[in-house]
Amino acid sequence: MAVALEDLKFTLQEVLDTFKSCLSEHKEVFLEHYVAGWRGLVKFMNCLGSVFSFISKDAVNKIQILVNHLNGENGAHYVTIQSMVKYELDSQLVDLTKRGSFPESGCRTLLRLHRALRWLELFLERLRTSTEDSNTSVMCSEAYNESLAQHHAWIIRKAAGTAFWALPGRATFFDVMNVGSPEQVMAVLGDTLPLISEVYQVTEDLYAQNNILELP
Ligand SMILES: CCCCCCCCCCCCC/C=C/[C@@H](O)[C@H](COP(=O)(O)O)NC(=O)CCCCCCCCCCCCCCC
Repeated sequence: MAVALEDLKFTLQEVLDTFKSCLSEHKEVFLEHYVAGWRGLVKFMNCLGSVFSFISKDAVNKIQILVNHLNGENGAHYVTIQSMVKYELDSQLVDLTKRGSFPESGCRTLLRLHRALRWLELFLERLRTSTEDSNTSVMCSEAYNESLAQHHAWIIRKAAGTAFWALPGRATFFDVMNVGSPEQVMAVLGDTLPLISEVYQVTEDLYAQNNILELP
């Protein structure tokens, strides 16, 4: 069966739209859309080349854990991140201080993606304000060092740092985003960033209130 090219093609607009539908009017985050947003980002990363596959494998693995919760018998508790956190904490389904019985809790799994979302926010902000001769590898590693790196062991930081040097330049990056001219990319980034930041902040506040920002 022929696979339609459109299905494989990433577009930044699509990611924008999923992050837009993430937040309910009461500022709850729908897990289904959050996960869909991540799927789109992984699709983008896969277009950049196989050096990134160790990163996308980990992201896919975490996305799958969350999807399994969503589709599982307790799926109703996983509709929003808020209901997930309440359910898992109330039912003591989360390892709070050291890894043990619940290596696949929704709370710890989502926390890893949440931290990566901060990297994305910082990276996209750099891209948005970049100029033609800006270096994507530098922007990417600066964003990484300010965020995710603080949660990663030395060996992961080393591997990530090496992968960043294989990033394509700004022009190719914009092409892969598939939204049109550089000016249009900048405009879409300008629209996307506040949405990603809001989803990030709502999640960050929820995790802070529940004291689960350092889950093992
Ligand atoms: C575009 C270039 C992509 C650069 C991606 C930057 C993030 C670098 C992350 C390196 C992670 C290495 C893989 C291993 C990670 C895990 O050790 C670690 C901890 O998990 P554990 O507690 O279960 O052990 N996992 C994590 O921190 C989660 C990492 C998830 C990374 C997802 C990155 C997706 C990036 C999507 C790029 C999209 C760019 C979009 C531009 C429009």
